[in-house]
Amino acid sequence: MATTSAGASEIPNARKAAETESDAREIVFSVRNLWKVFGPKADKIPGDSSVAGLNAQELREQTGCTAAVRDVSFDVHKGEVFVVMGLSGSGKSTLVRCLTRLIEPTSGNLEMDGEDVRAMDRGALRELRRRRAAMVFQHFGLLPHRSVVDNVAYGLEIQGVGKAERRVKAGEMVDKVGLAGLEKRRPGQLSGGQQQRVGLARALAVDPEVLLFDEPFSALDPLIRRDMQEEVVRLHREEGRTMVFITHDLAEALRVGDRIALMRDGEIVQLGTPEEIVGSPADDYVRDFVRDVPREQVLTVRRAMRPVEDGESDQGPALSPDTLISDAIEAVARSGGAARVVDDGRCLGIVDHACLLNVVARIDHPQHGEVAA
Ligand SMILES: Nc1ncnc2c1ncn2[C@@H]1O[C@H](COP(=O)(O)OP(=O)(O)OP(=O)(O)O)[C@@H](O)[C@H]1O
Repeated sequence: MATTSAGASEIPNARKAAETESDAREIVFSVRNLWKVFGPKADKIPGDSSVAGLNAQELREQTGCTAAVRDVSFDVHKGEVFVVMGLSGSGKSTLVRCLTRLIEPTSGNLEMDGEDVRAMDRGALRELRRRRAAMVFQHFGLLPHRSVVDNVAYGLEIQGVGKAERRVKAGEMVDKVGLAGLEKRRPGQLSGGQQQRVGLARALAVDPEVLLFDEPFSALDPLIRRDMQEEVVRLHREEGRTMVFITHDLAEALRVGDRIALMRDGEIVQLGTPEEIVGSPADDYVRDFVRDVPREQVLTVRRAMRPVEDGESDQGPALSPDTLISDAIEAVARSGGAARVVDDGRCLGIVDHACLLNVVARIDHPQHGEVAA
């Protein structure tokens, strides 16, 4: 059974990125039918219909191979936080490492900004990893004998940026991640969270188009972890930088993700916004995964509202369609009556005590929720 670490009351205001909105955005990474197979004659597996459909265990028994990534297709849109989530061994790290060919894909198409990543030569790949899609690892990879500011400047040094310029830039990044005053310390004199901030500042200093995070905060204690998640969300809001973020922690995925790809045995079992994953799980596996999530903190009134009846469209408090159920509960409780869901001056639906309770109690009435907007 899937276990998750989504704790009650752990999830603050959910993201409001609507799928339709992100679909219209520019595509940074485009991944189609990507496979990564480990084992003997790995390249034969994707095209062999007699084995490609086997489950993980059968494939291992019959061929000695592991399909860490199995026929995966998705786009990462410019400016989104794209989370890759799944239990240990589901293929998250392999998938994200394939994006910059730190692991060579076995087959499939892979483009960044329309460029074929699989066709890139060594020089282009180096450029890709250094400047275009920088990775922030769980183990920060800091240089122990260098100061904080010199660690942050390191990526710029590799790029051949002059000393004066890199000091200025590194200083700015140290401030940005909240480490001002600690510039001269060495990594050993910092807490785990502070070290992770140095790693983050180092990745930001090279100003990459995309930041790739591989379980960056899993070694941190919960409070510092929470701080770092907020830091990522803040940086993202301020800069709109595209981020791909691996985690096995559902609460973390819901907190930082605009969209989440949920992986199982190398496949993406569902790709959607936090609200879609929690509100419309694709199968029993996903349903089980999200079972303990406090729905009122992720779902919005879009899902709870019912059609407007005569005389209701101009009464009661007005809520935007992105209002979280938890906030709507407060509004309805305070007003004592139903609230209107209003977008652009138009009343889309009504939320009353009954529809809000239905969401919390996981009762799906077809007449409630998903009123055509
Ligand atoms: N070099 C390798 N050789 C053989 N099998 C591998 C190799 N690397 C990964 N695997 C297998 O591929 C599958 C996916 O591994 P991967 O590390 O991508 O999962 P993950 O979801 O990132 O796991 P975790 O959360 O534990 O890091 C696992 O079954 C793993 O054992």
